[in-house]
Amino acid sequence: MAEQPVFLSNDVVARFLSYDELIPRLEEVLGRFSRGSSSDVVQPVRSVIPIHNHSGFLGLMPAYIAHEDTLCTKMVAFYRREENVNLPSTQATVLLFNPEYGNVTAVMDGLDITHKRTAAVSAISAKLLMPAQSDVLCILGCGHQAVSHYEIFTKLFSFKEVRVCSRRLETAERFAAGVQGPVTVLSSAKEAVHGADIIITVTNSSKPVLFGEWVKPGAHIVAVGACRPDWRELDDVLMRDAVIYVDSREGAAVESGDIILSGAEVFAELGEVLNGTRPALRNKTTVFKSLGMGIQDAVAAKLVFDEWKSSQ
Ligand SMILES: NC(=O)C1=CN([C@@H]2O[C@H](COP(=O)(O)OP(=O)(O)OC[C@H]3O[C@@H](n4cnc5c(N)ncnc54)[C@H](O)[C@@H]3O)[C@@H](O)[C@H]2O)C=CC1
Ligand SMILES: O=C(O)C1=NCCCC1
Repeated sequence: MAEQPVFLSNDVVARFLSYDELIPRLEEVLGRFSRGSSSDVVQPVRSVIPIHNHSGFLGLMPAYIAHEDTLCTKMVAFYRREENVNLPSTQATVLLFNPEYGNVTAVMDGLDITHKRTAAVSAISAKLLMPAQSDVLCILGCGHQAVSHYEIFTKLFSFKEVRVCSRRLETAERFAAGVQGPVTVLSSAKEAVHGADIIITVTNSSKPVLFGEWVKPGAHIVAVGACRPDWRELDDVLMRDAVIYVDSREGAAVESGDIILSGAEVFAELGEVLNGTRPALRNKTTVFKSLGMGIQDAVAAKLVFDEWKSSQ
């Protein structure tokens, strides 16, 4: 009879999930995904059901990675919260299976995985696409993803200035007080992005928060929010003028309002750049439109489980 699944709380997951180990695994799996062999990496586009009564949605994100025999699914609920509502915007659970028998080996809280793997993929895009001389980082939105993005971007790169701006000034000030390191808080998004070399949008907005006319030519934009087909973070001018990279073309065509509604063409997947089959056009204005993928959760969950198991 199969063993009972282990439950790993968010604290335990966080203890065993390090960016140093996560980043190379994400690079590898993104490259494999973009080689397009469905016998190696299987990942359908996320199934999403809206939770109309509560301004949220539930996403189901299964994935199978054959070469490392990882079978996993994440279930993630996201809610568009007002900042003064003291409820979490994201809840996530990851199930890791024994692929041979189909039983669940681990049930993990998926919050830390979601925060870290998203920020890590954004950092991979920056490594590939940000201008060679990048002095100013700007983060628009000061929620949970902003924290993990701040953490990894300031760990991997050295900026002369990090600016933040959120819908409410108090949120940005709270963010600045909570992170380890210097931050300039601005009350206007236009001022915050002025002259920035990298701009990360991590908002829950359904309307553009970043406009092409504000953006310094050659900047790299990492667009993490707007993960529904009718949500936007970036305006048409930016989407038209920039070179667009995505995590998954298939996912972007179904889920990204910025791509679908602007009619912008996708130039490449991040995995194609990692594989060397499409170029990294660092000298142009580039957008990495991130939506999140089940394979990213799967490699993170496998890493956590293996580390946890060897600690027992
Ligand atoms: N691409 C991916 O893999 C993932 C994307 N997401 C998306 O990332 C976004 C952020 O997620 P969380 O940080 O967890 O959400 P959150 O609810 O913790 O934070 C959202 C932040 O956006 C700010 N905001 C809203 N409108 C704004 C505006 N017009 N200008 C500036 N700031 C504004 C809010 O004030 C808040 O600080 C969400 O859209 C979420 O769906 C989340 C997980 C993974
Ligand atoms: O990939 C994820 O995880 C998510 N993406 C979009 C918003 C909810 C979580």
